[in-house]
Amino acid sequence: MSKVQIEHLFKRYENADEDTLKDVNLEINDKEFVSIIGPSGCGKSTLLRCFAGLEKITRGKILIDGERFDTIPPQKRRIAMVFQDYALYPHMTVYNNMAFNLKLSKFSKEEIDNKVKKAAAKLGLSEFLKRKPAQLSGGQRQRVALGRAMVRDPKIFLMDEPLSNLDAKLRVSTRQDIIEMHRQLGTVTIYVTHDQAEAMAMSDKILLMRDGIVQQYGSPDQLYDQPHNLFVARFIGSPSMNILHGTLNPKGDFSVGKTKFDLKGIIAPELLPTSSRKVVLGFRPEKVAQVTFTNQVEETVKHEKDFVFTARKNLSEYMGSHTLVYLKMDDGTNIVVETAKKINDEKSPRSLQIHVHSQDIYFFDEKTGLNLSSI
Ligand SMILES: Nc1ncnc2c1ncn2[C@@H]1O[C@H](COP(=O)(O)OP(=O)(O)OP(=O)(O)O)[C@@H](O)[C@H]1O
Repeated sequence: MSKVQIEHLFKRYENADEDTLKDVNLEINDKEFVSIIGPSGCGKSTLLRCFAGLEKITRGKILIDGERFDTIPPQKRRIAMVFQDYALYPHMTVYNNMAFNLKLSKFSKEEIDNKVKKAAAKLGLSEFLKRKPAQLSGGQRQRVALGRAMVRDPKIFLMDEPLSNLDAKLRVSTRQDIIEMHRQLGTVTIYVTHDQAEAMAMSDKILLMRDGIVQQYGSPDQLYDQPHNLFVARFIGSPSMNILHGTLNPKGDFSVGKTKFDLKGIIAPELLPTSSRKVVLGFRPEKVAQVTFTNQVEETVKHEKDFVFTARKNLSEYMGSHTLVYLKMDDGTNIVVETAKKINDEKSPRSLQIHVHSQDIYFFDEKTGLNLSSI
């Protein structure tokens, strides 16, 4: 069992003017895989390093199964870390790299042999045990680093961008190795990445941070479907959520520049303001219900609760399974939509009508960025 709790954690580096981590609270259940994501400099590695004991926390607590963890010396924390640069010993064979910490911990030769061979078999490394790291590919080296972490039978795995030195194809296959390893071992894993798609694919839960402040902590579904604020909404998903800045009045008219949209029936009545208010309307490029050329009106099936608008096409990118269409609205707002249709950039008309179902529309307060549905 390993239940992790982080309570009101603050971290300020020496000589820094402000805290790098500001009141981080987090609960990780046994066997969970949690990713920490956020823009560069938001404090992802700092949080992981605090956990490992490589950095001292300034205030707050880390508990494991209810017991203080942050006061335990780093070498006694029973954690295993995997880094981006593998950190393998270049002069040692794969076998010795994996066996090194076990030797230090005075395991018997037989036990070491058993553990190393078992981990190597799990990670498909059995045939490489006599090689040195330089004789391996990047993906294989990272698997050795995973194996070295695995044999220690840690309570918790900490991984800091372990895939970022690998090319796109290897990233996907090594990602699967990590998921498989987590499935087999069921060890709590805290995984730092700047790649939201990676976090979405791998995690039970995602912690999204910005400037040292937790923006949202929840399952990938929760962050994607019910973002707490505009930052979360735009960070999760690729391409990013489209946004329209406008003014919403109590009758449900939403004005974007000179264009007025009637949102009655689209916006939930409880979200209508008592006086005009600036809001941001958002919808995801892949959640567009219909894309039609404006001269093909017969194709258009308007659902009563659709948000419908027309925009000029700038460019389309055919991706095989779908087309990404880049558009500009009258007020200059840039929009991108995804459609299963194949759109020929040259020959198709320049004006498109876009339909989005009301359930796929989000509203955020312009000032605070908060999702109006979750306030
Ligand atoms: N030893 C240190 N002393 C002072 N400030 C530091 C130290 N290490 C990191 N910082 C600062 O703390 C902030 C968070 O850094 P951190 O490395 O945790 O961010 P990150 O989210 O992991 O970034 P990246 O995605 O670029 O790796 C940054 O502003 C960084 O400059």
